[in-house]
Amino acid sequence: MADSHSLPLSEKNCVKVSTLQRALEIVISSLFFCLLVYCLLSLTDHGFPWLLAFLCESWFAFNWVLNLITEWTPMVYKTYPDNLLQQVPDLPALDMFVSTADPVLEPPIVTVNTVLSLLAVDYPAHKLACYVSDDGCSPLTLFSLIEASKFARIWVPFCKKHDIQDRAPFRYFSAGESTFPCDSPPEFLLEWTKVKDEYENLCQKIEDAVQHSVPLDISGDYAAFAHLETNNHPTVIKVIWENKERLSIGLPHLVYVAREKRPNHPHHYKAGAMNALTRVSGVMTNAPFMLNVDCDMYASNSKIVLHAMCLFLGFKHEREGAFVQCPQINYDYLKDDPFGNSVALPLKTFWPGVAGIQGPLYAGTGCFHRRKVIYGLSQNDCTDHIQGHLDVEALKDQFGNSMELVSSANKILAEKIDDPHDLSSAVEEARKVASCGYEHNTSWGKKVGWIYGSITEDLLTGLKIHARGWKSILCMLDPPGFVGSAPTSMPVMLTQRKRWITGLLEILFSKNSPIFSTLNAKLEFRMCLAYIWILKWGLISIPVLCYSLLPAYCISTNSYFLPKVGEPALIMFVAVFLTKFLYTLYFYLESGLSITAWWNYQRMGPRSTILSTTSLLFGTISVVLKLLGISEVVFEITKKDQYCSSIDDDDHNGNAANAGKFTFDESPIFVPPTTILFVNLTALAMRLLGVKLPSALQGTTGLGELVCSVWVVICFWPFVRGLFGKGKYGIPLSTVLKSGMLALLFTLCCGKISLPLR
Ligand SMILES: O=c1ccn([C@@H]2O[C@H](COP(=O)(O)OP(=O)(O)O[C@H]3O[C@H](CO)[C@@H](O)[C@H](O)[C@H]3O)[C@@H](O)[C@H]2O)c(=O)[nH]1
Ligand SMILES: [Mn+2]
Repeated sequence: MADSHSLPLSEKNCVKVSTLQRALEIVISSLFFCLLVYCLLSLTDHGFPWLLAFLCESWFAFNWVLNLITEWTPMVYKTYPDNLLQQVPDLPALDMFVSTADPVLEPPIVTVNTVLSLLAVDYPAHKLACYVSDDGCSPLTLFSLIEASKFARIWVPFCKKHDIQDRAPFRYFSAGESTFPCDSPPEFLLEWTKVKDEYENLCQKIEDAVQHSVPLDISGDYAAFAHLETNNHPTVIKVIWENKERLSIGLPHLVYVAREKRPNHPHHYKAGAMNALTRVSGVMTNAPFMLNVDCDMYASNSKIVLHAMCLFLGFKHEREGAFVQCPQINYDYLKDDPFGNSVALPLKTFWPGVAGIQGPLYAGTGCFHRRKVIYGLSQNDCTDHIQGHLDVEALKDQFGNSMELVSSANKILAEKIDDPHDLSSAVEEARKVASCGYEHNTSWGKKVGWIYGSITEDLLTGLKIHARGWKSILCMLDPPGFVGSAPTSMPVMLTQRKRWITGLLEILFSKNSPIFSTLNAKLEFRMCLAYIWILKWGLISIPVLCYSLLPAYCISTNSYFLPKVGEPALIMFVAVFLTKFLYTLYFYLESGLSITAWWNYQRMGPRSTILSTTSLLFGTISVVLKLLGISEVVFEITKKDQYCSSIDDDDHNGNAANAGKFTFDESPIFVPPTTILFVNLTALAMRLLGVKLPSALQGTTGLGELVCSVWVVICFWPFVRGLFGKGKYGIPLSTVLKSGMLALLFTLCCGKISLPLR
């Protein structure tokens, strides 16, 4: 028999890329190159629209090249949890963080399911602690968690006994009896029914509390919440459950934390919440590893922690893994993914791609961290610290003036395991480190913890870790480690993307830009390009906006931006367009997805016309406003759908006809696409009716421009339907009027200024 100590915990392997994929990539790259050279050489023979088209194509080509560089050498990891269990009898401790911020936008039952799934993972319970950060400081959330911890006492043993895979009860019970093992004894059904009833009971209690039919008794557990405002309150910390006997088969600790908030004290949104939890857990359990998930992202692989530990412990050099990131995956896709939320493509290309460079980006959720890396350790400091050259005064400057926290950080940096504390006796100190003034004059948010300065704190924090020379590790499992919910309505989804774009551009145009990290620090050059590729995402809105107005402009003014039919150069334009389509189609079909899903991705995906002229454009504008000092950026929380095994959401499971239909609201975000649609419809109508603007030149618009204009209308088809839709399915009248005015203005301007053709 092989010596068990020689068996690997994990392996890193190259992914073989198919010849067809490589061939397509080479063809597209060559086409782009020829096209740009051709446009450049003939610039002087053509007019302004030609120049504009050339600039747009250059941006698309730049984007394409960065994309290829990012995805050129894909890698994946393989893990062996059984070997871990054999070789590491004393597994490392893990602190698990869940963040929630608003009991209305993030229904407590959602958070409860996430917490239950974490409490039930296959890992020794005395090595786990779960901390919930509640930025909403809501008694409802605390109440729900207290009730959930009671239910956990039957749920966790049930899951472990029957080796249930999906440990978020809503998910498990919604699958119904189909998940029963075929040889399940009759007792199982009885037990199942009992647990299900208990879960429904829990849902009901939470629902009643939400509906206020059960007034929360503002004494005892809830006294702290009396007369309290969400944005002006002291710290509230409750140890909901303590695994006092440290039983490996018991329940992990569960702690509720609402950090102190005061007006005029910036709280830094989620980054601030994570830093407060890092300190609170530091004085309570001080585990060397931390996991953080959003409130709607539950563990869907019961062995996820074991897999993550295989990745942390499985490599010879620690620098191989500052953090272990599971890709963001959603569970609630609508059929054929009408909003292009799909992660099918990134899972095949992006995630393995970055894993082959310096490692995956930190995506904010589903991520395991080494605490010492979060504490600011660089690769080269490692040895110093281990040799014990730690200066308590220097640590106080960085970590603040809680001696308990400083000594716990000292242990982490020196790699000493902290002895278990009695949680209740640590509450006082925890309250102190969660106060809003604690970070004043310390390194929190700058060098230590989650980094402040962008509302996509995740990407920034990961970037700073990579810049210190660390690598990170991708954890892609089947079933996935964690799954979360995707926005299921248009306005919510557009706002979320807008916020991402704003946050990403904030990083690109700041001193934290990856360019400086490559020049002055240890960010690898290709990794820098990969970061730039992501961070500049929003800027594509400008060429897309130009490109969707250009055909209409050309038609109205009788100018052109494409070669004429019959000119061989036109073939290049058409070929770039078509091969890029084929390229994504190839991935979709290879992943077994439908053509409709692919089309939806074209229409709504990350660089699609609709997304570019809405979220991406507004995100870019809000960053410009911020840079000019005109307005501040705020974190608008994404609304999560309510779920419960017994309550079915209409747009989700029931009324399929309306699922995925585009909905609109009064938001200005719908104005640009509606305007573009009107502009193109007007241009096409004028051409059909033979109406000419006074400035029109002599017959130069070709078939190409007309086809492009029709194409733009097809891309915006959901808006055409929105013009005739009723209620939330229709574009509001005010938006239609505003867009109509803007379109009129644009067309009139085309009539006045037709830019020189030569
Ligand atoms: O002041 C705040 C605001 C938000 N959150 C939490 O942050 C998480 C993410 O918020 P959500 O509205 O769901 O944003 P998403 O766009 O869905 O989140 C993605 O993008 C964020 C960065 O923009 C990352 O932080 C997330 O991990 C990532 O999933 C949620 O758990 C919130 O409760 C807070 O704790 N405090
Ligand atoms: Mn979210």
